[in-house]
Amino acid sequence: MHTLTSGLVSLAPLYLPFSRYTYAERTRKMEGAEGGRGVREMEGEEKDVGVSLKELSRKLEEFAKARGWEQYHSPRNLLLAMVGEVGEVSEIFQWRGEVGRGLPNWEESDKEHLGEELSDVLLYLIRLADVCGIDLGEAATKKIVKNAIKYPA
Ligand SMILES: Nc1ccn([C@H]2C[C@H](O)[C@@H](COP(=O)(O)OP(=O)(O)OP(=O)(O)O)O2)c(=O)n1
Repeated sequence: MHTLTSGLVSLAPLYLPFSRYTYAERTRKMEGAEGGRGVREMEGEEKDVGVSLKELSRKLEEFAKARGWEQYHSPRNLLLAMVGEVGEVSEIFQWRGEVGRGLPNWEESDKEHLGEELSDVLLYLIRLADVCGIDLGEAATKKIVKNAIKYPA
């Protein structure tokens, strides 16, 4: 079974050099990668994997360790990286005017791109919480309770 990590690890050699390509160019290149195993096939496998915040956190730690990137994953660097990814999400919405729920009339490739950028935000957030020693699942659950007290139904 291919986990999200193995997918990320196997794509890693393609990953960093691709930042100079546009999203569409990069997707086309990745579809020809993996010795014939297309990205769409790998995505299908990943869809079946149930995920928890803890699991994602562990995978991100492994990913950073395997590349010697833990030294760069300081709280401040991760915060800046996360905000950069929020900017990339904003870029997707920019100049479109108001967008309906479910993103009607959006190209599938734009929805896919949005999913990737939202994932980057989530992954950096999880990693940030982790290196700060915060259990995000527990903190978020407590916050929902606090919100409900502050804003009664
Ligand atoms: N030092 C790093 C660099 C990347 N990543 C991981 C977390 C994000 O999920 C993803 C971000 O990768 P990129 O910086 O290549 O950003 P994009 O995928 O958005 O590429 P681009 O900015 O070219 O659109 O990689 C990481 O954990 N640590």
